[in-house]
Amino acid sequence: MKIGLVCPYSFEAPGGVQAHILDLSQQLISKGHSVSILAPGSFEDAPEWFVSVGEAVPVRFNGSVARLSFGPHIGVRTRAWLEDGHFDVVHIHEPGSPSVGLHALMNAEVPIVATFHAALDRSLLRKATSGLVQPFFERISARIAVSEEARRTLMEHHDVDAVVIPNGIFCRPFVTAQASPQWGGSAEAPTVVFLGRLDEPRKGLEVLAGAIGDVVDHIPGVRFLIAGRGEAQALAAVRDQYPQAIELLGEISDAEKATLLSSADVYVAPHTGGESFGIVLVEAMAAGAAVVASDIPAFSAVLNDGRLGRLFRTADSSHLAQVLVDELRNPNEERTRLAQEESWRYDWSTVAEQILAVYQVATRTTEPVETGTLWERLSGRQRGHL
Ligand SMILES: Nc1nc2c(ncn2[C@@H]2O[C@H](COP(=O)(O)OP(=O)(O)O[C@H]3O[C@H](CO)[C@@H](O)[C@H](O)[C@@H]3O)[C@@H](O)[C@H]2O)c(=O)[nH]1
Repeated sequence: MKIGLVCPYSFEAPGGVQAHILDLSQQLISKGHSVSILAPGSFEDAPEWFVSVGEAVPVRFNGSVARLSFGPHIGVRTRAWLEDGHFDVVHIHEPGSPSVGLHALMNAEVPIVATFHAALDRSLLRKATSGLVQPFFERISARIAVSEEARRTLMEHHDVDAVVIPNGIFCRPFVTAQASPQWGGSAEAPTVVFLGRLDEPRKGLEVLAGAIGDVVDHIPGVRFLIAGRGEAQALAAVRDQYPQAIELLGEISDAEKATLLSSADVYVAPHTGGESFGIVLVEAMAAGAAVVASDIPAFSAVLNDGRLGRLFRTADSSHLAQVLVDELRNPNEERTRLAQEESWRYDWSTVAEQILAVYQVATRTTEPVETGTLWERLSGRQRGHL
């Protein structure tokens, strides 16, 4: 099958959606399909099937900064990519974002599959989705949501349903990674890992900062290994107080990530909301780390309501400290083993097959959409003006 994947977010600032698309492309190619990715930005070691649509501009959105591309020149390049690609199916991620995906949605003349990643509240979504975007959703042949949270968002705000297919990971590198002495812990000096963008409030570093003192009081040798991009401003005060307990690792490579997670006694996810799935939790599960996470809906779902990891009350630092101390003192090895076993459900070998099944349905059942008519009917303008 010839598959065009469209990513709205720039690859200059990697994130969950970009990683999902890149991994999916690799898995599809390994199964003999032909794939091209169209996205803003560029990155070192980009594969030859990656096509940059041009520069992106940063836009503050959902507690994060999304780097998007939109405008007439992006429309021209998107149409050229669609024409050159001769795709059987075009798979657009977050088609409602004012970026390259919207251009693809308006212009593709082949069946369109869309994946919805976002878990948003009503007001944010209202801001994000102009009246212009909604009618183009009619052009989508099949919809995928990455979690029940993403599906709920789609149903509540766009009144359409989707099949849930989760984010994928390649489990093997995590399962087989060896713990390193540098990051490994012991009963007296266990290690707790945080991984994520440090300066993004919804990743919850501040909640973790509020728990560290209590945990150190109970387990003086504990080490918090903090990995990720950005300034760890939220940790400044607590680092002054407990310098021996906190190590900042900065951005780490994928191989280091697998080693770090497999070395950790606990992976902590103190996120405060806005997460649609929680891919990092699955990575930690696969690596064999015990997971302690806030009880936001997406994380409760991945952890099967606490059967695969421990949950604490979202944004409650003292409850987090309590749960962390309990987990570090009484590790539940059976639960961690079960979580590692369950992580295979999210392996790309399974997830990509589910996505391919959707492509097959979309390509068999879709009536070709007459191009341009919807746009022209709605706006009275000719295609090509966006
Ligand atoms: N190597 C490395 N990887 C990192 C680093 N920081 C984050 N990552 C990886 O980046 C990916 C994205 O993780 P997040 O930063 O937590 O997610 P996000 O971009 O906010 O992603 C959103 O979309 C995902 C896909 O639908 C969702 O799973 C996630 O919950 C969230 O809604 C994960 O694979 C994570 O391990 C780092 O310093 N180094």
